[in-house]
Amino acid sequence: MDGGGGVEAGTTAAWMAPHRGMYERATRHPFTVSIRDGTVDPAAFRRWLGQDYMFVKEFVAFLASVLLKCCRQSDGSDMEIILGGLASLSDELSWFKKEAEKWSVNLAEVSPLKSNTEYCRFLQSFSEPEISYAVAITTFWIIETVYQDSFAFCIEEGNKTPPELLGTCQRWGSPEFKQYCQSLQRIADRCLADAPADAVKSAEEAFLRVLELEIGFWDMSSSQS
Ligand SMILES: Cc1ncc(CN)c(N)n1
Repeated sequence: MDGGGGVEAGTTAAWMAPHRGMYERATRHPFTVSIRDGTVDPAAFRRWLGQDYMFVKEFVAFLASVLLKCCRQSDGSDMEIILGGLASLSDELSWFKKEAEKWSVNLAEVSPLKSNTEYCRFLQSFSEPEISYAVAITTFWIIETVYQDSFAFCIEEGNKTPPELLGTCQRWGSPEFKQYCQSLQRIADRCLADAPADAVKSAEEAFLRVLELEIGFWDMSSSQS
């Protein structure tokens, strides 16, 4: 998965071989590929924008739960990275509001569609103290990585991404965001290396569930399913 070689092979990289198909369905989805091709339906982009704004609001609470587990269950050296991620969501919410204005999306009128509600419910389940930090940080890593990989593809060589969408793609497709995802991956791999087998199994299940939910989220954006 890591073309730049920034992360040593660990548990998360080992999952890529058996789950490559699902990973590609999530990161090369027709919706994001249509952004790269310049054929994206503006109505679908507007739908994604409104739905993702709602998702990110729920993601703040999810990240707060990851941070809490980090404080309780790790030695504290990961705290700054997670705290940085949480702080940057404030910026992200402002970005969504500005972008919504640009695309004439009235965020006050958006209500969550089925796939978004399902994803948000999954995020909410992490407030359970029984879910370990290893599972939560792995989940956090793959959620961010799907966006990083999807949007980086939209700005890679040969793209025909419309200029008005480049800002969106750069938000998650930038080298800085990739480095951030790699930091999360290193933390996840370190936690998984120390975790009991049942926690590693749960983390892999959560990884797959995220891929499924991300595919559902892109499908929903494309076709309002
Ligand atoms: C659905 C979804 N997945 C991931 C991200 C990246 N934080 C997002 N904004 N939205």
